[in-house]
Amino acid sequence: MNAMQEYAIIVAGGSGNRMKSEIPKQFLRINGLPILMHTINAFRKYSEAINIILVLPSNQIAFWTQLCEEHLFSITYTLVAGGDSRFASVKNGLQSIQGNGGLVAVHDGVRPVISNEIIAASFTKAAEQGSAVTSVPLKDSIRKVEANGENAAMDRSVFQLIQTPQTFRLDWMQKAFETGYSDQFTDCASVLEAAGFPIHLIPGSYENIKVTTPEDLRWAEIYLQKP
Ligand SMILES: Nc1ccn([C@@H]2O[C@H](COP(=O)(O)OP(=O)(O)OP(=O)(O)O)[C@@H](O)[C@H]2O)c(=O)n1
Ligand SMILES: C[C@](O)(CO)[C@H](O)COP(=O)(O)O
Repeated sequence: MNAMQEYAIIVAGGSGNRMKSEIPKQFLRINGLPILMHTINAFRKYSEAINIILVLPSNQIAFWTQLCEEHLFSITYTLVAGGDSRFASVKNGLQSIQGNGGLVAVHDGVRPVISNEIIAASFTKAAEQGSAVTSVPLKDSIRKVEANGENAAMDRSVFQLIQTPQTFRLDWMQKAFETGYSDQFTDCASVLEAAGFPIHLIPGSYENIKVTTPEDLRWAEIYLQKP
């Protein structure tokens, strides 16, 4: 039997408001290389055959082209313009895929510390069960805060922090993303769940951080220094 075609949609269509940097955070350099190049390199290292779809803000494509020339970055991928929300950016990436067979991993461009093992485990689980969503247990205590300011301790053992990659059967993704935007759709798992598909969790890693605010850059720098 032929192996299933694998796709990776790397979403980097955001503007990075919380980072408060002059350029969108996906282009900030860590250890000399833009964050997004670390992420793309990780997926290409995982597989020469994987079809990478890169989603960028349309007004940043010229800047990205310039960065690629500067860093002699020659990895092949399909380039797609992003949308107003992460949901819209994923949808644009999805629409660039022909056919409905195979598996698709969606990964945040700003999660550069992604291991080969997690990418591989996520495709393996999605091949077996249709979905694989990376997650880690909480390490801090949590409290629920009500609108009136009252707060109460919650049982953290029943929660997981959700990461990417989130990998699914391509036909499930296409079906689920036929829907319109909702602000509840903070990731792909919430979209597939709303469409009735089962969500299977796999272990992620505490190093697989989403670079969101300035202090995250220091951690990513340390984690990316590993041999
Ligand atoms: N319209 C959007 C918004 C976000 N993303 C991507 O989704 C990932 C996770 O989003 P987030 O960390 O929130 O990035 P930003 O939206 O850029 O950041 P902020 O919310 O601080 O503005 C990022 O790789 C981001 O580029 C995207 O592709 N398209
Ligand atoms: C997809 C995600 O990274 C999973 O944790 C997260 O939901 C993205 O959230 P953001 O508000 O777009 O950063």
